[in-house]
Amino acid sequence: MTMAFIPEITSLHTAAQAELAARLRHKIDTKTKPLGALGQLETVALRLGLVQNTLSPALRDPRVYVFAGDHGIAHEGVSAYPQDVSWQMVMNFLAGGAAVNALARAVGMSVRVVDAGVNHDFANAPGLIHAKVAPGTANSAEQPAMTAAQCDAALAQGRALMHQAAEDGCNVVAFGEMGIANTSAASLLLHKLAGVPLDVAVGRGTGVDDAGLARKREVLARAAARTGALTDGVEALREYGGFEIAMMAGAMLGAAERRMVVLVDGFIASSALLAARHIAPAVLDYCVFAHRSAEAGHAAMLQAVGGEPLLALDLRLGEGTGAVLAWPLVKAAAAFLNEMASFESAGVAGKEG
Ligand SMILES: Cc1cc2ncn([C@H]3O[C@H](COP(=O)(O)O)[C@@H](O)[C@H]3O)c2cc1C
Ligand SMILES: O=C(O)c1cccnc1
Repeated sequence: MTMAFIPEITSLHTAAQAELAARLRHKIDTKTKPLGALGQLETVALRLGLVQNTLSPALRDPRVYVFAGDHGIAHEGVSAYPQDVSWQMVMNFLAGGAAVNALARAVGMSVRVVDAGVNHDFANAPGLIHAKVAPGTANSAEQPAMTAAQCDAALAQGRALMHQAAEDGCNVVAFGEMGIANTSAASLLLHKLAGVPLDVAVGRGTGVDDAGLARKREVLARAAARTGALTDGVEALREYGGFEIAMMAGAMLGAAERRMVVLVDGFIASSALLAARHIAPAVLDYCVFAHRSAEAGHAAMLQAVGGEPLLALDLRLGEGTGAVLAWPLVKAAAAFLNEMASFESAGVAGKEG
């Protein structure tokens, strides 16, 4: 399937990058600590250096973008909550009262909300970006969730948002989402693109009970049966994605094009990345995996994209909450790389032998 743009993402696995990686490794290893003692922070520091093509990364204007959209499949009763929660939560984000707002304030990130396709007309508001593709997707249990043109529009809008963010001077961005029934979309993407059985890919989302889970499985099996295996990320988004997921995928691609650090949130954000990586695998080089969600299927999703999460806090919320919580760790990784003394500069004796 074609799309409106071909992402131009620099792979960070080239020979030139291998040389920089070796220099970064040396810089990390000569800090005043036992070899490897900063664990996963060292992995993050290495990634930051590669993303920014420098030994001294500088992180600026950290933002979280919350993409919101509605889902036709919500009408099949696959969520524990009604569809109106999507637009009501958008209002809550704009008023600063949602979990992501409180956590973002706690760690010093700014929040932007993107209406990618919510079934509601929003007035202008500070922090709200109007990018509505349509007021909700079609029911993917019955038909493709969106048209090719809609999918293209969502991808292109997401990409444009990140190019604008880069122009603004932002170089680290967390992605979150809001959309009742979007765990269904994410499970279908995982099933179709990574071949993970539906039994493993489907979870309780907002907390459906046993009867609700049985119903969700039945609906998603029906949706999955509409198509064969899918290897094309755009096609998978068109068949099963939400507008917020497709726009987030475009944003992740756009952020990688502009060499921004991408903080990946939970189950749904990871499904956007899974689709993005089927469009341009190099997008993975720019990602820091924030956490492992408690949503069943996220472990399999992380495995599918090769992500090692920093945190495992039993979060199962979305909104970008996990990604926001990883920001202090990412900042800390840059701080140790930039600020710690080396054995030589501090006059500390290195490892014996
Ligand atoms: C009040 C409320 C706030 C949320 N914030 C994120 N989600 C999360 O739950 C939804 C996905 O779960 P499901 O597929 O079961 O509908 C998404 O909106 C996701 O962001 C929320 C859900 C609710 C109810
Ligand atoms: O991990 C997530 O992103 C998630 C899990 C459950 C419900 N909403 C989002």
